[in-house]
Amino acid sequence: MHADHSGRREAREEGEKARALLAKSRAASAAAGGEPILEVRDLVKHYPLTQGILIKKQIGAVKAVDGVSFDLAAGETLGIVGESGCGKSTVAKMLVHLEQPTAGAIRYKGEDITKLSGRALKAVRRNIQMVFQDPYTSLNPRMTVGDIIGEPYEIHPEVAPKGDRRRKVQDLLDVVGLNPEYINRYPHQFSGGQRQRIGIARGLALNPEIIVADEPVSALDVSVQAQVVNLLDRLQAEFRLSYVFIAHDLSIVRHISDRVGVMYLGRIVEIGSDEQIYDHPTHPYTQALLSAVPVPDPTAREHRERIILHGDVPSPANPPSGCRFRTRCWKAQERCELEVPLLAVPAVFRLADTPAGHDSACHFAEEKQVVPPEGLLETQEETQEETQGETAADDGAPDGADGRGEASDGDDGASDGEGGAPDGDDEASDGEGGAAPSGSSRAD
Ligand SMILES: Nc1ncnc2c1ncn2[C@@H]1O[C@H](COP(=O)(O)OP(=O)(O)OP(=O)(O)O)[C@@H](O)[C@H]1O
Repeated sequence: MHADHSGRREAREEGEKARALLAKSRAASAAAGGEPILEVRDLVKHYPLTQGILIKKQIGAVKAVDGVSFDLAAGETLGIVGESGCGKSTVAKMLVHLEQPTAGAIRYKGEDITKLSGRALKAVRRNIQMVFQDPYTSLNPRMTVGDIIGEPYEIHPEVAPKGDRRRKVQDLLDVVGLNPEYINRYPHQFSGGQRQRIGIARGLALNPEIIVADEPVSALDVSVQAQVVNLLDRLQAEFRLSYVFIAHDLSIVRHISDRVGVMYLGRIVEIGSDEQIYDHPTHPYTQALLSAVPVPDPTAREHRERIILHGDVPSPANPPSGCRFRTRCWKAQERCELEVPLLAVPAVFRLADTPAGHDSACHFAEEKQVVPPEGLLETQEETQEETQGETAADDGAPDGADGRGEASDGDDGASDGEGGAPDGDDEASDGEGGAAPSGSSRAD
């Protein structure tokens, strides 16, 4: 019980420390007045739908992503949230060049990387790396951890000459809070949280500037999620990383993001700072998503309005005309059917100095506070933790503040990673390697 309680406290303290560091590095970055590191403009990905066996005829297209634009500042975290199938992973794959866009631009430091090829593309890809969702299937069970993390160096030998690789990989293990002596172990000898640390170490191998994390904690136990999020926070501060953090869990996104974009059927429908989106949402879809976020406090829960959306998400092969959300929206009127709402500050808020004045693609945008403000939620969580710490029986949750606390002998029975794991070079960063971050400091 007490171990669990102090584990949570340590995790929280670690998170606070990382956030303080981060705030410092962001202040420095803001003072430098930098351009966005990444500018995404009107990004489109349509997958053709074909018919016929011998002669394939295109009969339509799945509009997985249909005009997505956003900026990412250096050192910033942009969260992207939305229901399954709304196009989040497709955006992520285009950012790291695992998918070629149908149209649109992805500008990295001003240069459109969708137009690059050969050496120029290879050089840029080093700087934008991906961390995948499922640590159980994204690591090759037949490769040692050292080979998995060091694999990117095969493609970028200039980053780490052969004689240097073992040390670099050990540095990386250390950086993500794993014992460098585990270098010869296999993925099945690690727990889920530790495997995700391995995935993160691999993502860092190239010393990238941007990490695209696609649901990096969704497959993990709740008790381990906070540790991995804290690790990402700390690494961001330490290496001045910028993150695109994709998730369907709004509470996790709030914890880590500076800004949040909400996606629906291939488009961003609302985007703003975490405060704007969570405390002053103006798009009905965001409000509906927020109304479904669990609220721990029963009193707050009673006062929270639940918005139940009717019907299913329409098919991205045949999205509704005008506003794509209109078929499920309680405010929809004729205009919504005829006119595509632009993602911009709604006219009603343009002249007012209000947090509701952020980009929202709704003809009838209006502010609605759906969940209690963050301050209130945090107080509630703390109170709840205090109470649990005093009264609950020890549930034995592996809740140490660092990765080493969690199944440290690497033999915790997380053996299911063996089954069905692909051949390891599946999607994981596409074999792109990179320099190990030089300064090494442990999570603990
Ligand atoms: N290779 C493909 N061919 C055809 N359709 C695809 C392909 N990849 C994705 N899609 C479709 O594109 C849409 C968006 O998929 P995507 O995986 O990007 O959504 P998502 O928001 O990440 O969902 P999830 O959280 O379930 O992964 C879905 O309708 C999906 O079926």
